[in-house]
Amino acid sequence: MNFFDRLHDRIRTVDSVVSVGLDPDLSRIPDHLHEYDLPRWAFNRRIIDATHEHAAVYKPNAAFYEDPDGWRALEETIAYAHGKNVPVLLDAKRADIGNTTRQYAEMLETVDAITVNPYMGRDSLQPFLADEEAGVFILCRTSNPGGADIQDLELETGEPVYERVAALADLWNENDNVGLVVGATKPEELEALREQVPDLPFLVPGVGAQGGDAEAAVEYGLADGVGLVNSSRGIIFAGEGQGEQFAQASEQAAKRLKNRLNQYRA
Ligand SMILES: O=C(O)c1cc(=O)[nH]c(=O)n1[C@@H]1O[C@H](COP(=O)(O)O)[C@@H](O)[C@H]1O
Repeated sequence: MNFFDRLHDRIRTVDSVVSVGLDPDLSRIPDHLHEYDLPRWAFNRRIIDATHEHAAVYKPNAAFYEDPDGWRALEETIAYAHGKNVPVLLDAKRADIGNTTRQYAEMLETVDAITVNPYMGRDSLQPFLADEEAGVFILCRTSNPGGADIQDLELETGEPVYERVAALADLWNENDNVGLVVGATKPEELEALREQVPDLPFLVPGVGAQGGDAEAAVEYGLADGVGLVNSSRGIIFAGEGQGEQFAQASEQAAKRLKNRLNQYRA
C-alpha cells in the first residue's frame, strides 16, 4: 500500500497530523536513563509509550543515531514504533550518485518514508522514487535562516530555486509517493507552494522550538487532509528537568499540539 494511503489511514485513526520528532540528544536525556545500555532507546521507548496515541508518524533524525550504539537504538526504536502501528519517517536528508544512493535506498526496507536532498538531481533520488511503497519527502524550503542562501535564489525565469524544486518534485511524482519539506517558519512560501503543487503533501517542521506558524502549517501543509506537522524538542523535552516524570509532560505536549492543529483542520 502506498505510503500516503497508509498515512491517510493513520491520520484518521489517531485524528492527528502530528509528527513526533525523535531527536534524543544525549546531553538532554534524563540522568536516570544513562544507566541503560542504550540510553537513547530507553528514552525513545518511554516517549513512544507516552505519545503514540497522538502520533501520525515518528520522525527520528538520523543525526542523533550515527554511531554504533545509536544505530542499535534506532533499530529498536523503529521496531517499537511499528509495534504500536505508527509509521516511521526517517529524517536522513540523503542523496548521492546513483551507485551510492542505491545503498541509501536500502534504508526504505526498514522505514516507511525518508527525507531526501534534491541538490544532486533526479538520478540521485531515483532509487527512492522508484520505491512505490515508500514516502519520499524532498527538501524544498527549509525552516532554518540559511535556507535562503540557495533556496531563495532567483533563476533566469524569475522563479526562486525552491519553486523549481517543487515543480521538479511534482514531475518526479510518478508513483504518488512524493512530498515536500517546507518549514513552518516560512508561511508565505507555504501558501505559494500549496497553490503551485496542490496535490503534494508537505512535511512541515519548525513549530515548537523554532517558533513556526502552526496555523499556516495546517492550512497549507495538508493536501486533501494528508500531511505532517513536526515538533521534536517541543515534545520530547517538554519534561526536561522533571526526572522520571518526563514522559508524562511529553504526552501532554503531543496532545496539546494535536488539539491545536486540529482546530485548523477542515
Ligand atoms: O527535514 C526536516 O525534518 C527538517 C527540515 C527543516 O527545514 N527544518 C527542520 O527543522 N527539520 C528537522 O525537523 C526537526 C525539528 O526539530 P525541533 O526544532 O526540535 O522541533 C529536526 O529534526 C530538524 O532536523
